Amino acid sequence: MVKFLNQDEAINIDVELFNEYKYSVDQLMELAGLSCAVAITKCFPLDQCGSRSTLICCGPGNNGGDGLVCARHLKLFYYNPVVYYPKQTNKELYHNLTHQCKSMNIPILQSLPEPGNFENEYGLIVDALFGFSFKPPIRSDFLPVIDLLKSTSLPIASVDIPSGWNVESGETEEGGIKPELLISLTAPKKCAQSFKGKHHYLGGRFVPPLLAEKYQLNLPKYPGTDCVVSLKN
Ligand SMILES: NC(=O)C1=CN([C@@H]2O[C@H](COP(=O)(O)OP(=O)(O)OC[C@H]3O[C@@H](n4cnc5c(N)ncnc54)[C@H](O)[C@@H]3O)[C@@H](O)[C@H]2O)[C@H](O)CC1
Ligand SMILES: [K+]
Repeated sequence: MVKFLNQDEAINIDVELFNEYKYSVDQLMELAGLSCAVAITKCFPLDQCGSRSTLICCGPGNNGGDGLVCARHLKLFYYNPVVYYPKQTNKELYHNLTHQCKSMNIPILQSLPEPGNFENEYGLIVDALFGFSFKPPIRSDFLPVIDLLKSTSLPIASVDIPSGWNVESGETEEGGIKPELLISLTAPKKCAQSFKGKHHYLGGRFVPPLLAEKYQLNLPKYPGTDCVVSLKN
């Protein structure tokens, strides 16, 4: 069985990819975001979304960066992404990613869409708020968006971790968001063991075999040249 990582292992693998294997964050984020967009096309095909938009909620870290990349690829797959990115990171990579989205006419919202017509306007929410570096409790500025994700009837696709869940123990006692799709990146984190949604995919097909061996990731075989593999059969 594939290994479920604890928080320190996830962070150490990330650091090793950058420091020992010399990948840049841009490289890995591009593949991570592409994997998310591809998994979304498999679980929420375009013809089922109709003309409704996809709301991509991006947080301040690299999980949010994956969301920005995912938005760009969804646009290229003919979806209609709209990005909600309230706390924009002041680094060149993030300036470039938001510039790329704007250049493709992807709207970037600073405030949450009004609840009124929300569920008619949107067909899907991508949760790219927090990933494996999340430390509970959720800070107050992110509570409104997490509340929206908890209360919505729209399906949610979570990038790497369902945001707000404890990275290792999963959903908190007071209940958390309930994504229909989880895209684990590199390897699933321990919280994914309690994931009950319909679809669980693994993406981020960039792990060098020696690194996978060192951490005994026991990754499943990706089919052909696909960048995602289903972990639920
Ligand atoms: N190796 C890989 O698999 C790769 C994964 N990628 C993605 O990167 C994230 C991890 O990114 P990181 O920047 O380390 O952190 P996060 O995005 O998880 O979040 C940090 C961000 O969030 C803030 N924060 C933390 N706790 C809270 C809280 N309780 N309330 C509010 N805000 C909080 C913190 O201040 C930071 O700003 C991984 O999950 C993947 O999605 C890479 O893209 C490629 C390599
Ligand atoms: K997330």
